[in-house]
Amino acid sequence: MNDIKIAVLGSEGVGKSALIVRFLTRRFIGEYASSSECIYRKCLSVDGRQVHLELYDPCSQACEGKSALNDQIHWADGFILVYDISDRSSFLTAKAIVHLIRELHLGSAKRDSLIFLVGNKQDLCHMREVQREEGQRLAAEYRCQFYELSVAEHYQEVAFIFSKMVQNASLGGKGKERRRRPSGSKSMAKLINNVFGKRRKSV
Ligand SMILES: Nc1nc2c(ncn2[C@@H]2O[C@H](COP(=O)(O)OP(=O)(O)OP(=O)(O)O)[C@@H](O)[C@H]2O)c(=O)[nH]1
Repeated sequence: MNDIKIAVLGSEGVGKSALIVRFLTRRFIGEYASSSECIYRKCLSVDGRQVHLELYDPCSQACEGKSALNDQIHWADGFILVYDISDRSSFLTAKAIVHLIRELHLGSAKRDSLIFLVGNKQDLCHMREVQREEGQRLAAEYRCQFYELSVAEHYQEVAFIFSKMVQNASLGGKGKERRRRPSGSKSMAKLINNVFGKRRKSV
């Protein structure tokens, strides 16, 4: 079975958990308990082959600092870098992360097809601080694929992004060494706990 590890990275509150939860459950839920980082697992069938997908969702508060980020970058095969189109500082964070990924030049992470830049919260376009063209330019500069969407409103786009990433990773992803995971892993039960958990966030 192929193992594919994807880290979903970005500033606090950009919608990383929402993106993962939307992909795994098809549902958008406005509140998440995310006081700890976690890894979600899912088995998929891609072109008749079984793929074991691991999705890393960091807790922004607990994972600040370059060394935590380095660990995450070492661990992952592919990256989904999320920013919030209504928050310019989150765009600058995404830029710093993609720069670091490129700087570290690690294994398959070098492959252009395995870094996606995602501008989330397109439904908040009346509060837009980052133009679509800026996202496109950043993606072109760092040779990533670019998407803009609303996790709240666009399930199909969310599903497309993950299936594209899995497809790209499984095309060239064989013979990788085992890497230490950045931290704890969680099951669907934990996911449900997170979704219906404690921390309240505003939309
Ligand atoms: N309007 C709108 N709100 C969204 C969207 N996606 C996520 N949110 C909201 O943004 C807030 C933060 O979402 P999270 O998924 O917890 O963000 P995160 O990046 O995981 O945050 P940390 O766990 O703190 O790093 C929540 O209130 C979500 O409901 C979206 O597409 N549109």
